[in-house]
Amino acid sequence: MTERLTTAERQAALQTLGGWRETEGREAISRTFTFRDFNEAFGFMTRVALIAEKSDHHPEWRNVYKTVEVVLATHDAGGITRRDIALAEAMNAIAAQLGAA
Ligand SMILES: C[C@H](O)[C@H](O)[C@H]1CNC2=NC(N)=NC(=O)C2=N1
Repeated sequence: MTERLTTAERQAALQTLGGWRETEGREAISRTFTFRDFNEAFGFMTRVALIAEKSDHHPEWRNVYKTVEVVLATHDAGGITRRDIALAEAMNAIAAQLGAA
């Protein structure tokens, strides 16, 4: 199992991860992505889903029209691990390709 990051490691990782913050009330990281329309938001989710399934690491997320709210944590570890940071980076890259805010 992957290890939880220390507080210092978490803070360092978040500084290089644009748009992500610590989730209130639990050890997790969050970001809300805003796309041009539903089609783009759902396209983002589809691409991310393929990566998530391949790496067996899955987001908690909620889609409303053109926004996607994401929470990442490693349930098995009870907190934030490198796997969450890696998925967050992949999400940022895909969102940037699609022109998300
Ligand atoms: C059995 C299966 O490998 C586990 O439940 C995986 C699946 N996807 C997962 N995704 C996330 N985000 N955290 C986990 O701990 C996790 N565990």
